[in-house]
Amino acid sequence: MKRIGLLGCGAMGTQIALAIDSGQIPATLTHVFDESKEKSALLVEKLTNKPEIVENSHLLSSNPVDIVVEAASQDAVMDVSLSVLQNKKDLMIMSVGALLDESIYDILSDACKDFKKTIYLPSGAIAGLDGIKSVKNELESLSITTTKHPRSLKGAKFFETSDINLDEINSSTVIFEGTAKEAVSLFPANINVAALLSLTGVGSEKTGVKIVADPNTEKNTHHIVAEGKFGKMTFTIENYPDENNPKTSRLAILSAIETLKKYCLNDIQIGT
Ligand SMILES: NC(=O)C1=CN([C@@H]2O[C@H](COP(=O)(O)OP(=O)(O)OC[C@H]3O[C@@H](n4cnc5c(N)ncnc54)[C@H](O)[C@@H]3O)[C@@H](O)[C@H]2O)C=CC1
Ligand SMILES: O=C([O-])CC(=O)C(=O)O
Repeated sequence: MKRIGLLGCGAMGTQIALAIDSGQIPATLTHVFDESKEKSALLVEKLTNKPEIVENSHLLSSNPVDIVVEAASQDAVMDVSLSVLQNKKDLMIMSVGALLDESIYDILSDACKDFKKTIYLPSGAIAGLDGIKSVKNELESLSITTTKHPRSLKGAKFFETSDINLDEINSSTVIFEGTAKEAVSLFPANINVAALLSLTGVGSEKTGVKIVADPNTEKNTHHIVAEGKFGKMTFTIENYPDENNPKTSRLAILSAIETLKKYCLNDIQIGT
């Protein structure tokens, strides 16, 4: 049975932990960490098989786990990823935006090879990455338009320097248009999907991102358009947000659970 260390005990981390506890993911959750002691204690309280709460994030991978699962923040990814690989553990990352920093991406990619370990990036809140991966060398344009309710965009760094007041938006409004690289640093908890898309396709400077605040939607919708010599692909994913964190879509959590199931099982694997 694989042993899992969990970094981040929020909306996603809690659902992942419950999926392990119920046997849906055939693994043991042995260690957890959250910078909020309250969050980690609350999570452990919900579990039948209680993991140990470690004192800092680096202690997850110095313990005998097979994989560390990050469901915390881009800062957490920057802080622990290299040491997880150096401790010869696999890593699953949900705050994928951190990898758009090229020096971090290169260091981690080299470390995977040096320490013979793997970093898993689930498809998260989008679909279609299998197709985009296959046409990667023929892509001429790639873009994503993300539409969320204003409450799901609150707290983003973007608003520190923008005149836009989310509380005053009363119809569907484009609040950001730029590259994936700009988007993930301005909306770190909202647009990790753009990072995934650009890492799969044409890179973060050439992947276009539009973010729309729509007070009349209850969904987190991602509309992806990819065009090139191969033809055209469009994907629209209309996600319901998680009930505990409106920024995060239910699909992102299910995708994390499915990726971990695949990691833990020796079985027939479907899809690219
Ligand atoms: N790849 C994808 O498609 C998606 C990725 N995400 C990302 O996944 C991550 C988890 O999402 P949620 O659980 O919904 O967020 P959340 O905000 O509900 O939970 C995050 C937890 O991590 C903890 N945390 C944050 N920084 C930390 C650090 N440096 N060290 C230790 N703990 C830390 C927080 O205290 C919080 O309890 C977020 O970064 C989110 O942006 C979310 C949705 C889709
Ligand atoms: O869950 C979503 O719809 C997308 C999201 O928050 C992210 O990519 O960071």
